Amino acid sequence: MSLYWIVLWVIVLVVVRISHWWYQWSNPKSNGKLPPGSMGFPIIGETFDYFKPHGFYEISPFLKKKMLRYGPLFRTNILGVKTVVSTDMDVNMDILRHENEYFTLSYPDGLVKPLGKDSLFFKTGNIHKHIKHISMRLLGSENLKRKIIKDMDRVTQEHFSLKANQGTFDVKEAVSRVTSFYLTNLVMILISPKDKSNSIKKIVILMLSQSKHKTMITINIKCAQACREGMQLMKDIYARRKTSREKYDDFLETTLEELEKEGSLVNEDVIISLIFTLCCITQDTTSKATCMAVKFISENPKVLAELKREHEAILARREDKEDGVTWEEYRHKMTFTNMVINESLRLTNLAPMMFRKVFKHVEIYITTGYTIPAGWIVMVIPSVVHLDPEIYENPFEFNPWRWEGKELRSGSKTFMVFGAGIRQCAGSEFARLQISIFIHHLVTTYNFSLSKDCEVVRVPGALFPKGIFMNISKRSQHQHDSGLEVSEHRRRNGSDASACTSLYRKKPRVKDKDGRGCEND
Ligand code: HEM
Repeated sequence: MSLYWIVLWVIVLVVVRISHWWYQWSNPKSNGKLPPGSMGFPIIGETFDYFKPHGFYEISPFLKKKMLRYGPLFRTNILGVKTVVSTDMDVNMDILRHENEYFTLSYPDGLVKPLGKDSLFFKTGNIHKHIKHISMRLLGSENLKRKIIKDMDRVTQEHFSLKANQGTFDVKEAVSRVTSFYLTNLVMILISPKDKSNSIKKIVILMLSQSKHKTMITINIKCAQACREGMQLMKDIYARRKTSREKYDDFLETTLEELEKEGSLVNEDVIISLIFTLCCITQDTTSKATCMAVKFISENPKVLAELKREHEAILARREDKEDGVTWEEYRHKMTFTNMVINESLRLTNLAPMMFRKVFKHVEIYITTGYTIPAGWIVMVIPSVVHLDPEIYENPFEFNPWRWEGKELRSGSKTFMVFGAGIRQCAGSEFARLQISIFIHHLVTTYNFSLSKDCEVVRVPGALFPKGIFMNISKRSQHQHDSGLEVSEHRRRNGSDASACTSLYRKKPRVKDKDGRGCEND
């Protein structure tokens, strides 16, 4: 046989092999009927299409195209993993509620690996439950009310007056610094004052660099390195505290007690990873959520006017004007503020997708007869539900009044910004409190506006390529006093801003697909 034929046969064999591989890639095996869809190119799948940046006021073109073609549940390949995407609110809720039964949390390595194998994101069952319980001792309402609110208020106020002197600042960076500062202090009161200030500075820098180095879907090398250094720093502090045997009223003490309990389900590495994870998540999520709330407020004068009324009424009632925001004020006098926060979170979609892995064959009975094979990833996409015009009229309009009369603090299948099921966010109340305190001081004490080029894109999470910069100056005493007088007058005449009565009030707009309100189902 001539060389020509040999080469031809080799080429044919290679082509047949590649075609077979490609066919298998495009038509994955399943014992049942897979949801419709396409798997994209071998290895990369449809990753680039999914993560392609798009405008803030639109649903991802990738999702839109797929949903039009295949419906709300479809298969694809993202990050090299066979994936079923769900944009259906009932399926989303079913998936999150059946965690540990059929599904387990499984985020891409790039997102959670730097937090170490001991992170709560890798824990399931009783250990996960126990770690969550420990977290709530820091982040739950009791601790927020007893300890955190005071520091949160004081540090936020101090930071504001510092920034007002400078005239302009990056909101995300400022909130990151604020949260890192008081949290580090609450989490670990260190051994010596000198150590304390050095370590806090270092941790704040590490956390800021951690959030800065985050790219679209992976955490790059610098960020992974920052995580390693941060974890090592916490290990050192932990070791010193253990040997010093001194008692402090901080979260570190709580965790040390937990470790010493007989039959404790957690070890030192789990605790250190937990502390580091909480500190990182806090400053990243809360700062972005605050940025977006501030952006929406400054773009909507009617919303700002209503907020001013609500917060000036709070100030007018406060006996000692030097006091900060109290728990009572936060829980019972900030109804409109919470409507603003909900609306801002709904539009922003800080957690645009949640990842679960199937560990048993699952029939998704809602969409009759589809099977998702074991090992596949299910990507729950609540953002599409949050922007569905059938659920939220004019979904891209920022309209806090649509929340009027609704339960504001609990999630539902139509409002899943903090997730659902056993993995529901541990820090939701913490984030709400910080945003509320930020808004309180901003609208009662300062004049502010955002820089013109505060662009927000989705990749698919919200990102601010040029930052969110705010111009800020202290309100004159006259402006401040006249605000308080109006509030006091309204209060005396029985018109309380916190009850959301307003010139600008609009009809509530939220309804679910059955025409009911947006309550927890
Ligand atoms: C507005 C800000 C925030 C948003 C939108 C948010 C959103 C979410 C979502 C959607 C989940 C569920 C993830 C899943 O099921 O896969 C989650 C989980 C979690 N969040 Fe948040 N979060 C926020 C703030 C915070 C803060 C401030 C903390 C505090 C440290 C925090 C701590 C956690 C933890 C520890 C989990 C994992 C819970 C578990 O595995 O059981 N979050 N968050």
